[in-house]
This record gives sequence, structure tokens and C-alpha cells, in this order.
Amino acid sequence: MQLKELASLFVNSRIVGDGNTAFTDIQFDSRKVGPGHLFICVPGYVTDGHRYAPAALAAGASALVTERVLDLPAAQLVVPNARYAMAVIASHFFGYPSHGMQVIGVTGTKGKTTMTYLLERILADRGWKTGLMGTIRTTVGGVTVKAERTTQEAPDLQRNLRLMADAGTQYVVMEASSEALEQERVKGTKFRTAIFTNLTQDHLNFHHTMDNYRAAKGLLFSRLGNTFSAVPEERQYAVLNADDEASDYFARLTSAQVIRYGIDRPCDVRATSIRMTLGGTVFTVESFAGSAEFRMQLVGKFNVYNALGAIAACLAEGIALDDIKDSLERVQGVSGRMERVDAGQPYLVLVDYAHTPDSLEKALTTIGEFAAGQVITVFGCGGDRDRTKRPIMGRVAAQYSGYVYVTSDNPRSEDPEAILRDILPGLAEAGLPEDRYEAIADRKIAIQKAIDRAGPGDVVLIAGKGHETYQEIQGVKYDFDDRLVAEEAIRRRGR
Ligand SMILES: CC(=O)N[C@H]1[C@@H](OP(=O)(O)OP(=O)(O)OC[C@H]2O[C@@H](n3ccc(=O)[nH]c3=O)[C@H](O)[C@@H]2O)O[C@H](CO)[C@@H](O)[C@@H]1O[C@H](C)C(=O)N[C@@H](C)C(=O)N[C@H](CCC(=O)O)C(=O)O
Ligand SMILES: Nc1ncnc2c1ncn2[C@@H]1O[C@H](COP(=O)(O)OP(=O)(O)OP(=O)(O)O)[C@@H](O)[C@H]1O
Ligand SMILES: N[C@H](CCC[C@H](N)C(=O)O)C(=O)O
Ligand SMILES: [Mg+2]
Repeated sequence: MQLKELASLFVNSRIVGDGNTAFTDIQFDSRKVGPGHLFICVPGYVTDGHRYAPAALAAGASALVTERVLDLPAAQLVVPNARYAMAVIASHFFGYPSHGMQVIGVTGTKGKTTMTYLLERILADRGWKTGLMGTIRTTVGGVTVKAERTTQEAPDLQRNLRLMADAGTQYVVMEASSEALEQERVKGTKFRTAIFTNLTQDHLNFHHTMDNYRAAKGLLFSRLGNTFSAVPEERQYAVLNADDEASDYFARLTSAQVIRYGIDRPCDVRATSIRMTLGGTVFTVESFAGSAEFRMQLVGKFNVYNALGAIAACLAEGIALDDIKDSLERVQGVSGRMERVDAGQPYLVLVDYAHTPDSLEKALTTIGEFAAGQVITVFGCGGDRDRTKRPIMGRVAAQYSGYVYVTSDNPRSEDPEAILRDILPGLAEAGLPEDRYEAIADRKIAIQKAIDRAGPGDVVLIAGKGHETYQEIQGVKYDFDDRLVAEEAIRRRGR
């Protein structure tokens, strides 16, 4: 492709140098540039991509996308906003791959990964070729690759969508994180359906206020749909959680057809008669396409919401409620979400990805409904992320646990002890006596102590890292898997 072709995508761009310069791929990181690539200079939060243009050219880049003319011997497309341009260019370069598939996007603070797994399962069981992009994995044409980001940067995202389209994928299910929406990573992606899970506190280091955070999520809905199409394949749907007040705001933003799901308020797809046990959840779904009783293996009321969102989106695709039921009833669990570690011990050990106040509370209240004995919680908070959630998570853990081990999550560049000091006031505030908690920065030791403390009927919740197989400390990623560490601790103790 030639640089001049890109100029036609923007009303306010200009080319400096030879517009006939061709490029064979697009990159936003100079360290990944190869001969003949187009390098897009993105001004970041930490550094400025324009500074790496010389390195990109040295690595063989043939042309640049910039926000100001750089005094370098290379053809440049100058645009007002490189991050925005990057998404537009990526869609165009990869031939608008989302247009040939049905893309279902899921946004919200919690439940995205779970819901995308449920959707993938239902669609694949109906014989559709599916692709998935999210926190745990990206699956292209049946092949799974590990993903760095929940929602990839536009060039990687569009490249993967192209690979999916070429592999014959019909449905793509993807998580759309608020950071990604804010940074235009999904711009240019055509969505069939956008689903909203819920809105609670997280990522305030990035968005600063809850209103900004909600607005970022709104971008998925405001860009969705223009009119109700007469052609069913072209219709677009906004699937909203009727019990979360942010849904009214999203409904106003979108011109797609709105389908609401929920438990408390009347809506299009509603769960009633919910009964929960340690082995699963039973509920009746009442919908515009009939009703049925579901016996799901997933535990917790929050997973009823996750199921409802997936059910609503699949009903919109014309899949029968009974077929959806068949698929959901066979889902055993999602990696690192309320996952049991079982080495024959007489107490329950659960690993869960709860790393926000709301999800920790959901996990603990769910456990509280079944726990025969006391609940022992091990958790920490990630470094270089929202600091205001730390004492709140401390308070939540204290409120619902008999004993708490405050430990490290991924401290990243921060001092692990300093993060613990941010969490501890929350436990004191909740009135947990000092002999009912300990702060131990070493996560492995904290897990071992929690296991050693458990008696028959107790529940040990190890929260925050779920499926993660590493722990990042001072920029270094060490092998660490809560499930393996817990299992080893159980065996070490002799069950
Ligand atoms: C806060 C945030 O979102 N940061 C993203 C942002 O980084 P940044 O603006 O700080 O980039 P920067 O480091 O200043 O660099 C600017 C530019 O120079 C380039 N560069 C930099 C160094 C170099 O040697 N060569 C070079 O070309 C970089 O590639 C970049 O394009 O832009 C980068 C590239 O465009 C992203 O990779 C980066 O994601 C970082 C790694 C990140 O941690 N993001 C997290 C917060 C995130 O996005 N999480 C969400 C949600 C998770 C969830 O809740 O599930 C996700 O979708 O994963
Ligand atoms: N609908 C929900 N409401 C509240 N909490 C939930 C919900 N679904 C899952 N959780 C809790 O949040 C944790 C993370 O769930 P999941 O990975 O599905 O969400 P996510 O939105 O993808 O999160 P992330 O943005 O961190 O990737 C789970 O381990 C569980 O504790
Ligand atoms: N995608 C999220 C994951 C957080 C997981 C938790 N274990 C932590 O490190 O804070 C993020 O990057 O903010
Ligand atoms: Mg996720």
C-alpha cells in the first residue's frame, strides 16, 4: 500500500515527501519495526513515539505517520491525532475485516471475560466458526495465542481480525476495555452487538472520575448502529443490564435496538426463582423467546447476570433458548474465576480474579452463602493502578472474612510494602481486630499460612490474580500461579 492512499482517509492530513512510498505492515513500537514498515508515532503517557522515529527508520521503516513534520529523510503523513489515525489506518490497511464477520463486543467493569467465554461456547456449539479476544487468550481460527492486553492496540486488533476473517470465522467475541475505548483502539471495528455488564469502581488512575469512566464505555454504544435495518444480518443490538443505572445513559446514546436483561427490574430477558448452591445455580429465564429452567455449574448471583447477557445476545441471533440452555449447562467454569483447587483437603480453596472492591465483595458474599466454617481471604492490590481502591478492598475483605492475609498482587514498579500500607487502614476502619489479620508481602508465604490456618469446612479465597501465571515485581515477571502455589501448600501441610 502507498502513503497517498492513507491521505484519502482523512480530511485534515497532508503528505510530506513522496506519497508513492509503499509500506508492507504497520507498527507503533519501534522495537517491532521491520524493513518496509510504516511507523506510527504515538504521543504516549510515558514517552513520545516521535522520539523513536529515527530508531524505526534505522530498523527499515519506509514511511512515518506523525503529528508534526519531523526533520528526517522519510516520507510522512501528518495528522492531527496519531492514535486516532492509527485505528483508521489499521482498519483500512487490513481491509475492514470486521465488516465480513459478526463482532460481539462486551464492556463493563466486571464479567467481560466470563461473558465472552459463555458467548463463544454457545455460538461454537451451534456450529459457527468463532474467534475470541480477551484477557486470558486470543483465539484465531481455532489456534490460541496468549494476549498481552485485554483489548489490543488497533494494528494488532485489526491484524487478528483479518486472520480470523481469512480463517473463515463468522462470529468474533471480544472484550472492549474502557482504556481501549478511550484510546480508540477499537475504532473502525463494526460491531453487530455491544453488551454492557456493569459499572463499578476501577481504573480511576486512568479515567480520574466515574463520569469519565462511564463515558469511555459509552463510546462502544454511541458508535453502534445507525438505523434499524430491514436486513436481519445488518441489524445491531445494544444488550444492557437493566439493574445497573448506567444502562439508561447507554440506551440514550445508541440508535441500535436495545435489549435489556436483569433480575430485579422488569426487562426482556429476566432471571427469576434463583437458587444457589455450592455446586451451581438454578434459575428460570423468562424472555421474549420463551422461558426455561437453567441449571448452571457456575456459582454466584453475578454469574446469573453474566449468563443473562450472553443469553440475550444469542437470542438476538435467533438461537433457540433450549439450545442456549444446553450449552450453558455444560460450562464447568472459566479459568481463574471461582476456580477450585482440590487436592483432597477437607476445606475449600478458591482462586478468583476479583481485583476490584465490587468483585471482591461479590466473590465473598457468594462464598458467605455456602461456607460452613470461617472464610480466610488472601488478597493484594496491583501496583501502578488505581490506588483509591486499596483501602476499600481492605474494608470489604475485613467485612466478610474471619481472617485476612494482605499480600502482594503484581506490585509492578511500586514498593510492595507501600501498597500494603495503603490497604491496611481499610481493615482497621471495618473494625477487624488486629489478631484477625496479617500483612505479608511474600504472596507464596501468605498463601501457605492461609492454607495452614484452614480447618474442616473453612473456605480459603485467594483473590486478585485468577488465571495469571506470573507475578510482576520491579519490572520482572516471575513464574507464579495461585493454583499451583495453593496446591503445593495443601500437599506440604499433608492436606
Ligand atoms: C495506560 C495505557 O493504557 N498505556 C498504553 C499506552 O502507553 P503509553 O501511552 O504510556 O505509551 P508510551 O510508553 O508513552 O510510548 C509511546 C509510544 O512510543 C512507542 N515506543 C516506546 C518506546 C520505544 O522504545 N519505542 C517506541 O516506539 C510506544 O510503542 C508507544 O506507541 O499506549 C501503549 C501503546 O499504544 C500501550 O501499550 C499502553 O498500554 C499499557 C502497556 C498498559 O498497561 N495498559 C493497560 C492499563 C490497559 O490497557 N489495560 C486494559 C484493561 C485491562 C482490564 O481491566 O482487563 C487492556 O485492555 O488491557
Ligand atoms: N457480573 C459480575 N459482577 C461482578 N463481579 C463479577 C462479575 N463477573 C465476574 N465477577 C468477578 O470479577 C472477577 C473477574 O471477572 P471477569 O474476568 O469475567 O471480568 P472482566 O470484566 O473481564 O475483568 P478484567 O477487566 O479484569 O479483565 C471474577 O473473578 C469474579 O470475582
Ligand atoms: N487488566 C488488569 C488486570 C489487573 C490484575 C491484577 N492482578 C493486578 O495486577 O492489578 C490491569 O492490567 O489493570
Ligand atoms: Mg477481562
